[in-house]
Parts: sequence; structure tokens; C-alpha cells
Amino acid sequence: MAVATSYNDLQPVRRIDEAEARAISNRIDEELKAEREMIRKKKGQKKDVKVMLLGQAESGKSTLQKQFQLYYASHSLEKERPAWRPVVYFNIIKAVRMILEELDYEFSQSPSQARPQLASTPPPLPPMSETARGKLPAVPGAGAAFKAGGTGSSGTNTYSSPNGSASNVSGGWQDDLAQLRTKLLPLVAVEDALARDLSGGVTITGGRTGIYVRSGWQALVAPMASRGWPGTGNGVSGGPPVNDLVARMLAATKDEVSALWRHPSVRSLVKHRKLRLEESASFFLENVHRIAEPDYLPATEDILNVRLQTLGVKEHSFDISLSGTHVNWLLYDVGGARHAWVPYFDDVAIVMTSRELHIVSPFGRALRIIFISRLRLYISLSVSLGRILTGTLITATAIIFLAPISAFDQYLEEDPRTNRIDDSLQLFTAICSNKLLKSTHLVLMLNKTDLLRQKLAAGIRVRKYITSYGDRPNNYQEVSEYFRAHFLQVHRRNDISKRALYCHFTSMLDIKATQKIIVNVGEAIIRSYITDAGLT
Ligand SMILES: Nc1nc2c(ncn2[C@@H]2O[C@H](COP(=O)(O)OP(=O)(O)OP(=O)(O)O)[C@@H](O)[C@H]2O)c(=O)[nH]1
Ligand SMILES: [Mg+2]
Repeated sequence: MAVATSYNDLQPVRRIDEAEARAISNRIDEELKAEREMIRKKKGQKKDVKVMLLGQAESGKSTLQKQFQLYYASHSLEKERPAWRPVVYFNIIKAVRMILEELDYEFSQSPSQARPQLASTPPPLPPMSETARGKLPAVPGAGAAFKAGGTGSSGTNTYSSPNGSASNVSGGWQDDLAQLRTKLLPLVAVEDALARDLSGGVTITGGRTGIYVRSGWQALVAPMASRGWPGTGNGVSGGPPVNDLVARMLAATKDEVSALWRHPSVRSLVKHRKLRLEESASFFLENVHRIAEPDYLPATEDILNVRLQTLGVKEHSFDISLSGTHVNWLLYDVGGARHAWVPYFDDVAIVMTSRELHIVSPFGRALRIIFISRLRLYISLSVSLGRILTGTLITATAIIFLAPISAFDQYLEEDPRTNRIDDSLQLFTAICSNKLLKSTHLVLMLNKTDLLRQKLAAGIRVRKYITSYGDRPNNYQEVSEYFRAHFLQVHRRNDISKRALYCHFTSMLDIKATQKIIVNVGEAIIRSYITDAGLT
């Protein structure tokens, strides 16, 4: 049946008078205003800007995080200051132990030729393993490493005598060393206990000795560290057994620590690059008298120099404001060492292959971690255990990639055949070419330029380690440009989304210079973020 349409069904066009029209117009104006206000509020609202710090172990990620903290949240660094005290102690003790280990190794080599007079000197040094840490002589690898490194050492026990001439190990100053060693053994013996305390019980096998920290470690340490010594007059009393004990031991042995560090034999080992110390060890050993003061509170410089390996991922947040846009700047500091990831996954079986790590949880779910390069950075996780990094990585606004360009003469701990610059280039290639990261902004920091300058000034030749460097001049300008060109080339060839690359030469220990860079980088990232989010 057809439906008849009657004109009567249509609403007549209603005429509105002027007053009503004005009211409607006002209402529209109000609505527009409310909308504008909403947009303004939206712009003013704090947004999360996620920034990942990536790079191989010891590239300086945590040091950059500290610089961010110093700039944007110095009050929190101030609060944490006491917590760094035992960590500084640990850095000194570890350095002392490594020096003694190396001496042990040197003394144990070719005893008949190189130590002809040992019989007339005090009894051969007792194996430190029995007295100190229970595993000292088990480091022939440490000594062997530098020999393989081709440092030009003859491998014999020839040391510089105090007057600078070479002599075999003999009575006189070896007695000095033996005495120093005896006095320092108790200090070295507390290294493990201190490490355990600071790591909150986390122990890692397979990795280098050290402290491994998870998020929030300062909160655990601070109440202990701030107590100081009993009766020191610094307004604090009591103290945790280990921390307090270590402070007292260091105060009692500071002269010996200093004497060991200045001993001609040790100078000679340093000169011939036989000592494999942490890069910042010399800084702490030079400053041992200041650090051993009873009311010692770590200076900012001390905190920046400290070596503390990061476990898993640590999140830090700062409030940053740029031209009216407030952002919640979330910085993710990702531990660069492979073994630093292992204790993150409790109660799981771990199966490692050459490029993949399989983690099987008690529920039978397998977590497959594909490392971008040699098991150290993963890009794909499949179950909840992996949510720590995957989500963040994919949704990150920016990645700041750190490459220590001073490391041209160093090799990976887990793969002694891989040059560390080469490894950084491989990691950077993987990041540039990763489809999941194609819309993430990239910042490259060619770090440790101060150390690069020092190495070149000391005559270390790049070409010895990187043959392609050829006959180019071995000076800072040429070398730094050479490395930069390589990283830029990696980006040009592999970047799938042809992003802009912000590249900086950095020295993370230089507060003024780094903070300038932090501001520039921060502004560039936030500007990109505003553009991407359509907030302009
Ligand atoms: N001389 C010098 N030392 C630096 C520089 N940047 C970092 N360091 C030192 O290098 C060591 C390692 O730095 P970290 O920031 O702990 O390295 P990381 O990348 O966080 O290392 P993981 O946590 O193991 O991944 C520390 O002792 C720092 O003080 C630099 O530009 N110059
Ligand atoms: Mg770190």
C-alpha cells in the first residue's frame, strides 16, 4: 500500500525573530568557547613522553639519567646523596681487589726466571682466595685478557723501580707490596658482603663482579647510609653493620690504598695497560683521602663517576614544561648487559641459543627474547613477563642511543672477538632498521669523548684496533669525525622511515656541557611529540 504523503505532515518552516537568533548565536559562541577551552586544557594537560636510553653496557645510560635528574629534579638527587656513599666505597674496594689480583697474577708468572730472589723475601704471597674472597686466583683469564689484547707486554715480571728504571721483582719494594697487601686484605674481604647488601640480595653468576641494582634501590640503602658513624657528630648515629664497618676500614687503610695506587709497580701496570680497572677507578683512588673522611657525603662528581650496573629497566619520571606544554618525561634506563636481565625473571627456566633467549615460566608459557645483537637487547617479547620493555619500546616517543666512542680499543666481555665500537654500530643498525620503532625519534650520543681524547693523547693508535682507519691522523678531530661518519652512514643506509637524526658528541661527566645538550635534546623531542600528537 502506497503511503500518501500529505503536505500537512511537514513541519512548517518556523520563522524566528531577531532575539531568538541572537540567543542561538550566543549559544554557538558558548559552545565554540567551551571547545577551545577544552583544547587549551588538553594542551595544558601533562602528557607522557617516553624516552628510552639504549646502548651497550657501560655506554653511559645511567650517567645520562643522573644528569637529567640533576637538571630537572636536583632535590631528589640531594635526598639520595647518602645512599651513594656505600656505592663509592664499593667502587674503591673493587679497584683495590683488582689491583691485588693483577699483582698476584704477575707474581705467579714464571716464578723461577722473574722472581729469582723470592726465596729470600717473605714467604710467597699466600693465595688471596683463602684469605679474602675465596676466588681470587681463579682469575687467570683476567690476566690473560690483556695479553691477548696485544698491549705490547712482554709477559715477564718486569716492573718499574721507584726511580723509574726497570728491574725484576725483588726484595725491597716487593716487601712494601706484601705489607700493603696484608693490610688491605680485610678491606677486600668485605667486598662481597657490601655488594650483597647493595644489590638487595641479587646475585648474578656469569657476569663480572659488581653491584646490580633494580629500581628504587636508593630507598633501601638510604635509611642505612644516612645514619653514618656512631658519634661522628654528623647528626646521625648507629649504622648498618656492613656499611659502618666498611667506612671504618676505609678510614683505617686510606694511606695503604693510596700507597698501593701510587706504587711504582702499579704505576707500571697502569702504564703498560695491564690493569683492567673500571674506567672511573682512578678517580676514586685519587680521592680516597677525601672519601674516607668520617662525615663523607658523595659530591655530584662522585655520583656521576660511580659504576653501578643496571638490572633490567629502571623508570624515572620528571616534570618538564616547554612553551606552556607540561609533560611527564619518563626516562627508561635499560641495563645493557645480557646477564643483567637474567635475575629479572624469577622461577623460570632459561634456554639460550646464539641469538635468542627462551624463558619458560612455571605455567609453561614460553617467553622468547630475540636479541638485536649478541643476546643483549631484545625487540620481541610474547607473554606478560616481557611487558616491562616491549610496550615501552614500541610506544616510546624517542630513543637516545649512547655509543662510547672511546671504546675503540676494547672488546665485549661476552664475546672477546667483537670490538665494542663495532658492537655499537650493530646495535644502532638494528634500532634504525626495526619496523616496530619506525615512528620513534632518534637521538645519537657519541659519548666518552673525554676518554677518547685521553687515549689518543696517550698515543693509543686507532688503526691498531680498527684496521680500516688506515693512515688517517690519530688525533681527536679526525678520529671522532671518522666514528661519527660511520654512525651516520648506518642511519642513512638502514633507517626505514628516513627520520632526522640528532647527533651529539658528549662527555657525561661534564655537567655544564651535558646539561646544555639535555635541554636541546629535550626541547627537540617535546617539539616532535607536540607535532605528532597534533597539539600545535
Ligand atoms: N670518562 C667518562 N666516563 C663516563 C662517561 N659516561 C659514563 N662514564 C662512566 O662510565 C661508567 C659506566 O656508565 P653507566 O652510566 O653506568 O653505564 P650504563 O650504560 O648505564 O651501563 P649498564 O647499566 O651496565 O648498561 C661509569 O663509571 C660512568 O661514570 C663519559 O662521558 N666519560
Ligand atoms: Mg646503567
